[in-house]
Amino acid sequence: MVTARARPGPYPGVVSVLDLWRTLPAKQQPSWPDPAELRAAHDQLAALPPLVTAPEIRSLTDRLALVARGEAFLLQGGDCAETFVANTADKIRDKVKTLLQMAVVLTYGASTPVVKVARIAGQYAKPRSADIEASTGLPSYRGDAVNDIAPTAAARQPDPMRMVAAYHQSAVALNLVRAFATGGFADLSKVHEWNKAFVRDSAAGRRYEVMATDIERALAFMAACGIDLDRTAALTGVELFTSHEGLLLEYERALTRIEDATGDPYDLSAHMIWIGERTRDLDGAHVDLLSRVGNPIGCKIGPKAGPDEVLELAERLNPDHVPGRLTLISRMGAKRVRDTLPPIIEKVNAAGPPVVWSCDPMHGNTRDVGGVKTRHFDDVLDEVFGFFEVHKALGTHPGGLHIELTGENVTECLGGAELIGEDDLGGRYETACDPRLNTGQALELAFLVAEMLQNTRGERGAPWPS
Ligand SMILES: O=C[C@H](O)[C@H](O)COP(=O)(O)O
Ligand SMILES: C=C(OP(=O)(O)O)C(=O)O
Ligand SMILES: [Mn+2]
Repeated sequence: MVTARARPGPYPGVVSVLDLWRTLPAKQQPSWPDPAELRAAHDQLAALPPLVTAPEIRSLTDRLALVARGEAFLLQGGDCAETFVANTADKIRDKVKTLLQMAVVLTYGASTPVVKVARIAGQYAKPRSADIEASTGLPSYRGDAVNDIAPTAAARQPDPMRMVAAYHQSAVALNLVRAFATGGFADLSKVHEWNKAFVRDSAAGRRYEVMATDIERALAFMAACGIDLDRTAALTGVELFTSHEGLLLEYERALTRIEDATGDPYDLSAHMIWIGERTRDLDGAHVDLLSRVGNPIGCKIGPKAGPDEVLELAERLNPDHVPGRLTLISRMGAKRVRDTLPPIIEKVNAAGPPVVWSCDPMHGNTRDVGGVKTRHFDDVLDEVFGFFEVHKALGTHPGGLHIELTGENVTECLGGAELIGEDDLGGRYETACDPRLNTGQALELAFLVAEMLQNTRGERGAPWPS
């Protein structure tokens, strides 16, 4: 069966509407040197098995529908840019661990389920501000799926076979993530033990002793009621979904498959795909391709986006008004979020499809310190709090957070309880693109948001500050 979304249309040279994007302007695509090589990479990818399945994708849509209705919270996070060299067991484990620890704290703070979506197993392509890197005069690094970060002309040459390598790297990462999610690693009691260790052993954690003790009491209460924490399915193992920016159109197209059972197309490279701030043009190739797949789609919204444009985008990406289908991820910057976000929310909520409102407090708060990209923890926190304030004032649901983080003690973002200063940035600055919160900063953020939600709930008796 072929549905309307996948049915071939009357476009010259285009066999399927899934290829209509090929006739549209596509921003941020690499200058692939040889079309035949690109075609070969596409064809190899198209013949490989999918990384995820359509039923899993529909489960995520269902979970996000709960978020859209105000009954759950979304936590999305991971590296700015995954790299092949950092795709190791330890680093994957520590990233997943950090995300799960944050999720437990937020679940407690928000008293609602937290839908967990990792930027993992596919986050290998980067849009860039400049084609040429100012410091070297070389073509910019565009992610390991495109070129190599080493500062030589040969390394920076785009190679389409790197997309095939990225697929294989994603497959091995996903294999481990799935094992962690279901194999006993992620039991609630274990995650809580990690949080207790963070609170006990780090200066950053000590502030949160009260909340950690409250969570401990809640778990003890559950155990006293006869709930076996180590045997209850909902508490042993987690649902962890994957996501990445759908930037490289050939890659996303090659992994888009028609599901036999429904005849619907799904991009099976990840559960959730998002469109970046630089590629969300209404009539551009990215919006076209991703509007046709059945996955939950995210779309970044920066400070230049106006309410009318966002409404149109929301309609284009969720024409059937399916709850959970669209997540709008605002990344306004701490200074602007309180002014720019309200008119957008008002417009979309009044006339548009249901959306999950999520906050990316990273990309609007990047600054340059002596040629090093960084972000200050206080700005990140301020944008998150601004986002919650805006939703509280409008009576809408602050649905989620989208964070660039790592499970390691890197020194890429300033501030936090460890007071990382400008002089510390050289210590462990390891990101391939944007600065990430380290584990301590990420957990602190979760505890601070949870505290804020608890205080608000105490005052108002409602789960959300709305
Ligand atoms: O991750 C987001 C973008 O790819 C990144 O912020 C771009 O960075 P640049 O401005 O250094 O190119
Ligand atoms: C590229 C990114 O963000 P944005 O599109 O919001 O700049 C990102 O999330 O890494
Ligand atoms: Mn980034």
